[in-house]
Amino acid sequence: MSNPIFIHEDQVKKLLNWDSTFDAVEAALESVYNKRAVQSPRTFTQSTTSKTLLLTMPGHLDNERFGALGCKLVTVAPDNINLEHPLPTINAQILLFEEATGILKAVVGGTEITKWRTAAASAVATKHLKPKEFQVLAILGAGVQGRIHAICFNHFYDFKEIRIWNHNVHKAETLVQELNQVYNCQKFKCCQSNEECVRGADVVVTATFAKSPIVQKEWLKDGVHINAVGAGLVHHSELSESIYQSSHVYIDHWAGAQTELAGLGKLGVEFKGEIGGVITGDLPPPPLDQVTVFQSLGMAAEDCAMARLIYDLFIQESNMN
Ligand SMILES: NC(=O)C1=CN([C@@H]2O[C@H](COP(=O)(O)OP(=O)(O)OC[C@H]3O[C@@H](n4cnc5c(N)ncnc54)[C@H](O)[C@@H]3O)[C@@H](O)[C@H]2O)C=CC1
Ligand SMILES: O=C([O-])C1=[NH+]CCC1
Repeated sequence: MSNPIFIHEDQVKKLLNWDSTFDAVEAALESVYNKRAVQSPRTFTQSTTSKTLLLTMPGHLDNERFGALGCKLVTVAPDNINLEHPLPTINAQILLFEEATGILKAVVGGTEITKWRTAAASAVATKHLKPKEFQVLAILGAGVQGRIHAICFNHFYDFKEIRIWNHNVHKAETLVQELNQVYNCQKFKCCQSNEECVRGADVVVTATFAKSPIVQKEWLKDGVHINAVGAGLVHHSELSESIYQSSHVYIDHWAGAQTELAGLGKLGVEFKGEIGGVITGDLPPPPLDQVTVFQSLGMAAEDCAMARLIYDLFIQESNMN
């Protein structure tokens, strides 16, 4: 019996690319809708001696290119950014198993994968819910997810302006400076307020730990698309209730939404469906002038698909050397 392979974060980083990530995440969302993926409900274990939360996310995906049986272990420790030497707040590993024998075949660093697949899920949802050209992107939150969403959406779209706001403005300023330098442009702009950031934007991304709404309905342009990615145990705290009540809201998976978004159900919010249904064409895309929300929870199927992608690329590269 061979030992499992360890694919460390720095190796994962080198193997990741946007186009394959998009394909893997799109396949995962579609497979969940088509019932070609199994995702047992994720568990949440709260440490009693710290704010750290441990999630276990088991999943299986039946797909020729991205199929896998795996389990992501991911911790959320929001105070990590306040350490003298800050650490990422979200850290993960993905266990990948041989499907026939159940033997552990690899442990794949999951922190970069979580970053990339989450931004790619927003890009996939945006493409399918609003298939049109955009001018202005607003990103609320300049942390790990805010940064990777800026990079991902800059890769897939030709935004004229990408605005970034953070409740600690200095963080947004630093990120804007970095991105303008990397891409040798001036399209990344720092906003002093969340309202300034959102007004007039065509696409909005929220990626914070905000416990109360940071986006209000009256700031939204007609037809705006919102990717609501962040918040803590309550996933839907970043947008005001009236946004959810008046928009076309889509989710990544029903099973997760029924438990983790039960609070929205109590507000009378009816989900239009899973993004996978729009991808397959079973659900029509919403009218372009309506406000749409992709409420992202994150899925084990996405992590499995990504771990398989990275595993295959790693083996391919090892065989070449
Ligand atoms: N839907 C999904 O699949 C995933 C969701 N997430 C969620 O995305 C969010 C961001 O994660 P990361 O970027 O990795 O974390 P991070 O710690 O790197 O960034 C969080 C940002 O939120 C800001 N923030 C903190 N408290 C705030 C508040 N009360 N109001 C406004 N802003 C506040 C911080 O200044 C920071 O810039 C988290 O809520 C996390 O749980 C993360 C990974 C996957
Ligand atoms: O899907 C995921 O990995 C996560 N969702 C919220 C925190 C981590």
